[in-house]
Amino acid sequence: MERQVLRLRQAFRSGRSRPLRFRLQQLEALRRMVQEREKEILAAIAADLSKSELNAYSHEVITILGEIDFMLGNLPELASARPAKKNLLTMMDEAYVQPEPLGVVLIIGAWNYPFVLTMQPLVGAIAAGNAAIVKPSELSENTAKILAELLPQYLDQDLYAIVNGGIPETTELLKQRFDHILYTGNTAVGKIVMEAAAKHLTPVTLELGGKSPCYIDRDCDLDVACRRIAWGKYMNCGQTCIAPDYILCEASLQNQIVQKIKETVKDFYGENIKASPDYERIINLRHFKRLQSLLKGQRIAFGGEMDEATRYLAPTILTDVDPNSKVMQEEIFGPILPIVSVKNVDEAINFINDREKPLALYVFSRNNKLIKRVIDETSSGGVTGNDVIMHFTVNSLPFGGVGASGMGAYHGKYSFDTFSHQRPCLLKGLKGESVNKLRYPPNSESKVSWAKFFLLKQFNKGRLGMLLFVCLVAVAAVIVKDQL
Ligand SMILES: NC(=O)c1ccc[n+]([C@@H]2O[C@H](COP(=O)([O-])OP(=O)(O)OC[C@H]3O[C@@H](n4cnc5c(N)ncnc54)[C@H](O)[C@@H]3O)[C@@H](O)[C@H]2O)c1
Ligand SMILES: CC(C)=CCC/C(C)=C/CC/C(C)=C/C=O
Repeated sequence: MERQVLRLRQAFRSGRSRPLRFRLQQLEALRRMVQEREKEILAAIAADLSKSELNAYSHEVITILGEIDFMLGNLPELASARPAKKNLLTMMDEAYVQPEPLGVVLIIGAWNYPFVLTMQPLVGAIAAGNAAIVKPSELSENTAKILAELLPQYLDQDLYAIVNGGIPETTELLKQRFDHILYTGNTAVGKIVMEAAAKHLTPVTLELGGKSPCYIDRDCDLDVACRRIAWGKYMNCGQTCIAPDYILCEASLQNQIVQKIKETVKDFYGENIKASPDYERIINLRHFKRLQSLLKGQRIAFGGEMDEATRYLAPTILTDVDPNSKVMQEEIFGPILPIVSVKNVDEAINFINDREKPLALYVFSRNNKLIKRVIDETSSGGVTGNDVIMHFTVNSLPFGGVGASGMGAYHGKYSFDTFSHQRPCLLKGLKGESVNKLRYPPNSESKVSWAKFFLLKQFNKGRLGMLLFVCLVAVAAVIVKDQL
């Protein structure tokens, strides 16, 4: 492991990953990999998640192709230096912010969207000019294997590597020094990652989980709300980090919601859900049993059927759920949708604020003011009003958590920024010592008052203001020169 990281560091130190042309060429190669080897990639994702290849394409491949296209189109602008505003003392100088790569970064992915959660950060790492090690989840072993086979065929092998394995391998990897770690997965392991990173003062982006609430207002189109919620909740068999975890609504809405989601499930998956190519399975027996245990003592208003042999768990709705019950204590990460009743929006807001900050928050209402109020009075990684999941698809929005749901963000420009250092650069000439004297010792009352003038004065940015400003600076420079 140590030698592998060293090899990447040496390649990074050679400067090969920095030129814009190289980054664009690697991103194009990655796009070629996705296009030319699409069948193998889809088969691997499908095998890992009991998913149809069509769904594997729309859930995962589209996102990566979109992200690569965004970077190819925007990289020249993202990577270029941005001029910075100057103060009076530096107005004759050059000030700019130059994004620079961080070095060797580590990307640790989770199993539930195994292609997106490794390749989307990698696109950002390459775009920003870094070397990168990708560690896919061992639970999605087919995707991990195909990535290890394909990436070296398309990308520069000295700069980008895949490490496969489980906890021992990841633990060993985390002992190495990286310049950034982006980890996706559960909160407990997030703490392990952060602790290991702290030993090297390595900054981290933690993409964690949590219970994402979904408030349905009385003034709402319930048909539309229930269809959208059912889509986001049961997609990938509920194993989506930003799936609506539970519904909050007034008690009087509960039965209608159950009825409408039931009808939607029939429309989506047919009478025999088990036979639908669009309904996935639980990843492993441990998670299956965990989900089974969450149903104990609950009122199952819909679904609840399960088959341990195939890890099938039907789309399920629980009603009149006690907020203190187990299903409301942990992220569900499965196709179980509890409904908790609240008296009104105030109670819903308090309910959300009494708990850890979620990764996503959803509000359904015809009343935009109510939606804005919920946004203003709560906190979450991201929000979608009148839909679920969709904020993930907008690559001009940062994607990430807050508080217990994570730190930092990525996607599009935010990925580039996450894997870059924004380096402030000030280039001065060697002239102008007469004005510079005011900052050199010995200090005096007069120097302090000139420093105040140069550094604290605010000027109108209009043309006239600018002209006056330039004259003032010239006069000031002459006076200072005479007085010092
Ligand atoms: N915020 C997001 O974008 C996002 C996306 C997907 C999943 N998630 C969250 O991830 C969770 C599900 O993922 P998971 O944690 O089951 O995935 P997982 O089991 O695949 O683990 C994630 C990664 O952590 C590594 N890992 C596991 N145990 C480790 C240990 N002890 N030390 C070091 N590394 C270790 C694994 O090898 C894997 O690569 C859910 O909470 C979900 O909400 C978040
Ligand atoms: C709009 C369509 C067709 C797909 C959305 C893709 C999707 C479900 C992405 C979720 C990825 C993600 C961050 C999952 C977290 O677990």
